[in-house]
Amino acid sequence: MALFLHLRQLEAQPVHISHKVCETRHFAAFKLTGGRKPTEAGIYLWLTGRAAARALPFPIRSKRAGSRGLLRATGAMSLSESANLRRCHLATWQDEQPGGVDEPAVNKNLNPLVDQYPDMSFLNPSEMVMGHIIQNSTRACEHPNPMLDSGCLRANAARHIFWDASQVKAAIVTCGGLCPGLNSIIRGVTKCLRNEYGVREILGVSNGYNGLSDPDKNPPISLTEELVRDIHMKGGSIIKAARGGFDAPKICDNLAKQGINVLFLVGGDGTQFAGNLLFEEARKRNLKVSIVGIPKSIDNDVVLFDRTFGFETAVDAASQVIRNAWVEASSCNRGVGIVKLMGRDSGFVAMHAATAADVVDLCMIPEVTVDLKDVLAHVDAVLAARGYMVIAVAEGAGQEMVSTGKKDATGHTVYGDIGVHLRDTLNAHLKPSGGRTFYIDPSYIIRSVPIIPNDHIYCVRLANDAVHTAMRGYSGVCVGAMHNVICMLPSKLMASGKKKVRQHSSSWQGCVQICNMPRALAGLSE
Ligand SMILES: Nc1ncnc2c1ncn2[C@@H]1O[C@H](COP(=O)(O)OP(=O)(O)O)[C@@H](O)[C@H]1O
Ligand SMILES: O=P(O)(O)OC[C@H]1O[C@](O)(COP(=O)(O)O)[C@@H](O)[C@@H]1O
Repeated sequence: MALFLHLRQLEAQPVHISHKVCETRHFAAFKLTGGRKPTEAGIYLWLTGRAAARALPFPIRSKRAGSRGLLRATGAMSLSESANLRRCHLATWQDEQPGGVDEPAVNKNLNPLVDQYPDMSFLNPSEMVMGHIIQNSTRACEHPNPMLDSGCLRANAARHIFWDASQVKAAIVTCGGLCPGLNSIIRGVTKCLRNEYGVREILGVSNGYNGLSDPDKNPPISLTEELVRDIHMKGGSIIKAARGGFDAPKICDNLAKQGINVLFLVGGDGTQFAGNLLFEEARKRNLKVSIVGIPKSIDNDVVLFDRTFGFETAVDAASQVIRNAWVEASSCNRGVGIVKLMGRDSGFVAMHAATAADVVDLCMIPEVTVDLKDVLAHVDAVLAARGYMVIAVAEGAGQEMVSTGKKDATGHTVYGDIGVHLRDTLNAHLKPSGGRTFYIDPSYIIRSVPIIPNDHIYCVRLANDAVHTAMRGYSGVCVGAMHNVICMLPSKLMASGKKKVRQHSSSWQGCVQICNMPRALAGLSE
């Protein structure tokens, strides 16, 4: 933020920040041209800390630095990606300069909520939530996200908004696989748009991106208050969730044709990656559409935000199934209950469900590589001590044991079935001593359950704040909780990877302790 202020001061003078020369975790260098004095032009360097100076690839000088102009170091921080929102607001999106948005200067419409609830407190449109809140962290070197260093903008209702609500035509689409809570999001977005902002035209786009690229083949439905009234009581998506069909130019043509100027994209990192491409296409055409993503992943593998909606429900359902497996295993001599859970690349569901059920002896996740002989040794040890045990395994775990070497039509690796492999291997291993497994694969059951009440609250918060964010004029952003405060982040950050369980997180270490897993299966030395 300090850098931002510094640059803004310079901007007030006839100095032009032509471009960012380079940026690392420790410093950012900007090229400045013009200036009142000849010495004001040149390359300016901002450091994030004094210690960082030691890491610089060239010496810092406080005076003229040869033909490159003035090289100057200050103690200020560079503005990180999280707060670079100028290009994500419809009033300033053609402006390439980094920085935040001066909302009071560009949002001129009074929020209709002001009339409806005059006593409500509206946020100061520059309220930020800091990305990192732990000081002196033992795991500071693991922070995956220096991009949050400048903080994240809160995504709540503001007194002044960009859009005139009477001119808004909105649409919502659900992409990817199912996840509990999709209907709560559809309902929340519809209700907030209708009841708080008075928006009358709200479309539910059917079949994911297919419905946006080809609305004739996949006609949208009109989302009325009556239609959405009770939909949070059931799982699934009333507008259908689907993969495929993404075509940014076609979608922009159709948005323009249908007059849709506010669009909500509900989907995982793939959906938000595509959403960012759509935002760039709209930006290129100057087609004013607020595109706001609401990240969805039953695996909870969306980066940066605290958690995804539906994840808590999935953990709740998965831990019930684990307890069923415990009933079977503990009612049988030398019984081993195995539950395979969703989690292709990230083991959050397995880790949290194992911790919540609190009857699991081995939790296997994709992030931790294990050796089959260590698994068998642990099974033998637990059975010898207690006579039964329970294993929770994420679908993406132990792939080195079951690798298929195949790719699907979209180039994704086809995973081997680790659950069936464990079942068959353990049955063969236990047969001579009279033991057996009880294998349960509840994947689609878990994905299709209705949302639990506490998770529904999260959906409603996300839906409301997605609407407020869109009405404030932002586009190419996603909303999600950061330290339990709903914020917005540029969508391209969501597409920067998948969130994984960190072996040295207190959550995984806690799970290892609760399951009493031996060192060889805990992955803590990795
Ligand atoms: N790299 C990409 N380029 C273009 N479209 C994509 C890309 N990744 C995903 N999409 C679109 O988003 C849809 C949902 O993405 P997918 O990865 O299947 O699920 P999720 O959003 O849950 O990660 C895809 O079916 C596709 O239409
Ligand atoms: O059977 P489908 O629909 O292809 O989906 C299965 C995959 O979707 C996932 O549930 C991921 O979904 P999310 O995008 O919600 O994280 C994986 O765990 C699973 O492998």
